[in-house]
Order: sequence, then structure tokens, then C-alpha cells
Amino acid sequence: MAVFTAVTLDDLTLLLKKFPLGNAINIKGISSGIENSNFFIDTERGEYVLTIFENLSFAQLPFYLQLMRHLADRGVLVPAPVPDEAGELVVPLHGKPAAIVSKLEGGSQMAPQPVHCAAVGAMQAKMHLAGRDFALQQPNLRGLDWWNDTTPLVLPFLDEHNAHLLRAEMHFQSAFAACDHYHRLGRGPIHADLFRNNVMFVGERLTGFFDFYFAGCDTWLFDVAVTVNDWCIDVATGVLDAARVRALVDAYHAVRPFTADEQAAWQPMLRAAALRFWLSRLYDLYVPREAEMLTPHDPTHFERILRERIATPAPGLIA
Ligand SMILES: Nc1ncnc2c1ncn2[C@@H]1O[C@H](COP(=O)(O)OP(=O)(O)O)[C@@H](O)[C@H]1O
Ligand SMILES: N[C@@H](CCOP(=O)(O)O)C(=O)O
Repeated sequence: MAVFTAVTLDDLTLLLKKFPLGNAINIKGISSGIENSNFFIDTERGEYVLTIFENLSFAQLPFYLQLMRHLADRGVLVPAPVPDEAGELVVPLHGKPAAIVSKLEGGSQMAPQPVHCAAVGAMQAKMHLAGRDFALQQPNLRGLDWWNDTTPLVLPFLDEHNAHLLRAEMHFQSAFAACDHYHRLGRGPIHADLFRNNVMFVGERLTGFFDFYFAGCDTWLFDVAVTVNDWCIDVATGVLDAARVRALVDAYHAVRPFTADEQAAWQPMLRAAALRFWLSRLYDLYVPREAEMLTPHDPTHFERILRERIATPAPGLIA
């Protein structure tokens, strides 16, 4: 369970006095998250999600909350943040920043078929286009700079086989990030963590993307690669399923066509996306934070994916 900060119904009653949501009826901690403390809350006006941000500061949060608001206003299916009576999307709760957002219908699709991947690809392209006129800037905080900072922290815990892979891939990715076509890639706000557990479906109908708290400005292609590395794989092996890759990238391409630079960058970008999550999982495992209880995700999953992307070319971006 990962509720780092407890919130009682009395706490919620007090908090809701500042929101146009009526009285608090119920609050229930959500155990599945690993970054923040999340709660389903019932109020007289309906069902919402309350998040207490454990690692992000008051200064960082307007980027995420205003991005969600911006996207929701443009028809991208995301939770809509609820402003308090002063118009604030982020408020203090137990000394930490907190926000209330609308609750999405449905549940995660953990065994996706091509039809689900197509829905994700089309909505992701729509999100990238809708983000073009978003005014706030924040880098992807889990980008190359973070990889450079984190690599020396986790290297001492790795055996020689994995230490060699990590050093070699960091070298490869630094060169990739310096090349010309990398610098020509389209950029903007990206979700950066659009895994199966961060998208809701009702049957085959996508009802929303959520958990924007790794979002930042980075290449759109990196976002697609992160998504393909999760939605389009055989989970046991990390091997890509060609039908699901085709469905996702074709649906994306139909909304925002991929460029020649993106096609050229596709294979290294899939490796970059695998490296990013291998590193963060290693970091969470070996450099853990205090929590009531925390189950870190398995780093070997992304080590396998990275080795597989290095060994086997993925289906192309364009059929
Ligand atoms: N807006 C939302 N609508 C519906 N369910 C949500 C919403 N936000 C979070 N949840 C639920 O809470 C769970 C944990 O949220 P998540 O954002 O993944 O946590 P964390 O950031 O701590 O990893 C999700 O798996 C989902 O079931
Ligand atoms: N998706 C990341 C971890 C982030 O967890 P989330 O529950 O906030 O999506 C991973 O799988 O390593």
C-alpha cells in the first residue's frame, strides 16, 4: 500500500469548505500508486480523486495541473482539476500540496488488444497537438540529465554484466541526444509515463489518460516510445507484438503524421524509453524513500526490454 500521508473524513470535511463540491461523504485510500497519496472521495456533487503530492513542490505543480486543465478544455480525455473558491488548483493539506480532480470512468486494460492500442495512439497524438499552445514550460525531470545523475548512484549495486549494459547505453544515448535529427524532433508537453495502468477504458472505449505527474516538455517521439514499450509487448519477454505496434503507431500517424526525422530516431528512442524506466526502477529499489509501505517495480523487466530493443529492430513507425 502506498498511502504516505493519512487523510481522515474530518480532514476532508475541512478541506471541502474551500471547494464548490458540497459536503464530504466518504474517503478511501488507493493502494496501487507508488509516487503520491491518492484517495477516492465522495462528495454531495459526485466522485473525485484527491492527491497529496509526496515529492513534487508547490512551485512545480501548476505545470501538471494547468496542463491537465488545458488538455481537458481541448477535448483530450484527462481528469479535470477542480479549482477552489479562490481559483487555486493546488492547495495545502497536512503541509503538502494537494489537488482534487474528476474521477475517470472505467478501469485499466491490462491485456490490451490492437483496438485498445489504436485508441491510445490516436488520443496520444491528439494530446500532443493540443499541447502545442500550452504556455508553461518544464523539462522532463526524468530526462537525460536525471539519467546522468542517477547512473552513478545505482551502478555500485549492479553486477558487471548489467553495469556494462548501463554504461554502454548511457554512452549510446548521449551520442543520440547530440545528433542532428534528434534536435529536429517535434517537442512539447508529453505525459512521459503512459503505461497501461495510467489509462482508463470502459470496454474498448478509452475514457482518459491520468497520472500526469511525470509530464514535462520533451520529444513527442519519446512519449510514443514509452507507450509502445508498455502497451505493445509480451510482458514476460518484452518482445514487441507487431499487430499492437502497428495499431498504435498507425492510429497516431493518422492524427499527427510522423516526420522523416522521427522515423530515423525510432529505434534509438525505444532504447531510450527502456533505459529511462530501467534506471528509475533501479533507483526506487536501491535508493528507497520512506513510506508506510512501498513495493518497488521490478527493474529486470526493463533490463530485458532494453536488451531486446538493442538486439531486435522494432516494426517501423510507418507501414
Ligand atoms: N482521475 C482518476 N480517476 C479514476 N481513478 C484514478 C484517478 N486518478 C487515480 N486513480 C486511481 O488511483 C490509482 C493510483 O493513481 P496513480 O496516479 O497511478 O498513483 P501514483 O502517482 O501514486 O503512482 C490508479 O491506478 C487509479 O485506479
Ligand atoms: N510507470 C513507472 C512507474 C510510475 O508508476 P505510476 O504508478 O505512477 O505509473 C514504472 O512502471 O516503472
